[in-house]
Amino acid sequence: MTALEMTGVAADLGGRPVLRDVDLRLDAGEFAALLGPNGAGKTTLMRAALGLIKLRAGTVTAGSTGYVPQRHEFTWDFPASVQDAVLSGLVRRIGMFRRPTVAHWRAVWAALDQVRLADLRGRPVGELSGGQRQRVLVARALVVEPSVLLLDEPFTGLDMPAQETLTELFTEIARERAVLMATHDLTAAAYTCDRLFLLNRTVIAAGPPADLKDPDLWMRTFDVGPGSHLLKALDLVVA
Ligand SMILES: Nc1ncnc2c1ncn2[C@@H]1O[C@H](COP(=O)(O)OP(=O)(O)OP(=O)(O)O)[C@@H](O)[C@H]1O
Repeated sequence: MTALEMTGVAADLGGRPVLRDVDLRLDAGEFAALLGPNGAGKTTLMRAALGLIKLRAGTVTAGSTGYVPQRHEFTWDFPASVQDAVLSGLVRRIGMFRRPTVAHWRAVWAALDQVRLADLRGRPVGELSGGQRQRVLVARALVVEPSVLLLDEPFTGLDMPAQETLTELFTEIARERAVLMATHDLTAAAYTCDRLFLLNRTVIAAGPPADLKDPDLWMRTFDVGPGSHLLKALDLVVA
C-alpha cells in the first residue's frame, strides 16, 4: 500500500528554487533513507511531504503523517513530563483548549510502550538523556498512528548504543508503516534501510543499497571527487 507519493515536486524557499522534479514513492513496510549533503533539500522535502510548504509544481499524496524534528528544535527546558510531551502530538486532534479524554491518554501510553519509555512517563523531559529524548519525539509522532513516519537526523549527537536502540525501534515501526529518515550516517543507512534516496535538489538515484554501487551517483549527489573518503567508506558497506 502506498503511504507517500511525490510526483514532479518543485518547491522554492525565499524565492530560490530548492527542490525540482522530485519523484519519490514509499510503501507501508519500507524503511528508507534520504541521503544528501547539507543544503540538498532533505528537510524541505519532508516539509513538502507534510504539506507544510507550498509547491511550485507537482503533487504529494500521503496518508496520515508523523514528523520527528531534529532534537534541538524541541523545547526541553519546559517543565513538562514525558507523557505531556507525547500528548502534545495530539494537540491538533484534541484542540488547543479541550481536555484530553481517557482514549487520548491510552494512545499516549501505547506510544510510550512502543518506544520502551512507559516507566518514565511522569519524569520531567529536561531530566532525560539524548537517546531518551529522541524516543519521546518518536512517541509524540507515533501517537497519531501515522501511515508514514518522517525522521529528521535522528542520530545526531547520540552514542552508538543509543543509535542502535533507535535503529531497532525504527525497523520495528517500519514493519507496519513507511519510515523515511534523513541522515548523514551513510553506513547506518546502507546497513539498515531497504531503500536509499540520494538527493541533491532532485532525486539523483533511488533503490536498495546493493543497487547503488556506481560511485558516480554518490559523487554527483555529494559533489565530491573520486578520491573522497566517502567512496572508500561506501566500498565497505554497499556490498
Ligand atoms: N526559510 C528559508 N528561506 C530561504 N532559503 C532557505 C530557507 N530554509 C532553507 N533554505 C535553503 O534551502 C536549501 C535546502 O535546505 P534544507 O534545510 O532543506 O537542506 P537539508 O538537506 O535538510 O540540509 P542539512 O543537511 O544541512 O539539514 C538550503 O540551501 C537552505 O539554505
